[in-house]
Amino acid sequence: MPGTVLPPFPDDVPTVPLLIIDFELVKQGDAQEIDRLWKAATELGFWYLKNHGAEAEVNAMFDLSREAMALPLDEKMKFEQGDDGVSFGYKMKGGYATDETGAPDNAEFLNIAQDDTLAYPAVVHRTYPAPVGARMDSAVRPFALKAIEVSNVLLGALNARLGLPEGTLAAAHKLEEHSGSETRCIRNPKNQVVTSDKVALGAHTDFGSLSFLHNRLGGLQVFPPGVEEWKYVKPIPGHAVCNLGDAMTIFSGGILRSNLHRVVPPPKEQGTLDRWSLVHFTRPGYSVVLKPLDSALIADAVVKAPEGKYETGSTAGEWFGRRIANMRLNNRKGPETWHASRGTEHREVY
Ligand SMILES: O=C(O)CCC(=O)C(=O)O
Ligand SMILES: [Fe+2]
Repeated sequence: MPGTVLPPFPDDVPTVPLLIIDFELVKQGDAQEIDRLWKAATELGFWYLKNHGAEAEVNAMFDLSREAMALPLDEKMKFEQGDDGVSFGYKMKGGYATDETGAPDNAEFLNIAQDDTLAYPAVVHRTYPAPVGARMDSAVRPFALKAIEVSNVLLGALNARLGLPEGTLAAAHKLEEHSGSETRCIRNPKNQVVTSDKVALGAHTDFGSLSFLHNRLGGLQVFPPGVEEWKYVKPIPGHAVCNLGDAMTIFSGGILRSNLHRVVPPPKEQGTLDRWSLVHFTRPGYSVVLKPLDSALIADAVVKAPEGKYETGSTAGEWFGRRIANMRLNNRKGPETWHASRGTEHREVY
């Protein structure tokens, strides 16, 4: 937070060395930087993004987040996301399962739909706690617009490298079509007892296309392929963390990676503070069918994969709704409910 000195991220915990991608260079079409983005997107699906130009908007969102989360729980609960597979709104901590035993999560969310943000004061999906409207012009919309720009530039670069006709990924993410795209404010409460399996947010892959994430404290961990061990992502001031979600893995026939990640209490001294986190998720339009897109490179990857692996038979709206509804502990019947919430992370065939 501005003006707050945070305890340092410890130097004796295992971290994953993400590539640092320069947003401005990608935007200018720098071929070498786009090669590095491609390497990050295909090998791990996670990278740092510098020069994204959204720092002021991110700070304004953290201020909003503090104000909104400080409301009494019963006020926040008036905006709860509900059990129908809709993400938008407030999610109390303990609302989601983190594993097949039904262990509850420890993360409080406020999810603001991109559609509601762009249409405000008109309501597309739902309404939000009062601080969201009060800070719509100063924080919520400016942050979403920056995130949309980042997403357009990065998806545009990946579109070209996948050999797709220009505008193919853009057409799957048209702002005019309603989607599950959203901004998420997160609080993980301080001083959690750290045990080997105590997670704030269970292991998952993201549902959509691109996540633009801002962390001040550690706690995010990824499970890199071939390493098979959880590693922290060390927050770097001014750098976002970007990662790809399931939709991009499916669209690319598995060329692009949507990696497993989770959130645990911040390491060491950092665990004495509440952990605030902010994400913008770009997700395909609700009607977009999740299946491989049409390019020679993708066709080649699909031929090498088990038959039908990337034919989900789902639209993005259905995929998203299924995953959210089945994370909800209110909907839990048994381990099968958690399994039904899974995406590309735990399935051979989707
Ligand atoms: O809080 C974080 O660092 C990550 C959150 C996350 O993975 C998510 O909301 O999908
Ligand atoms: Fe995530």
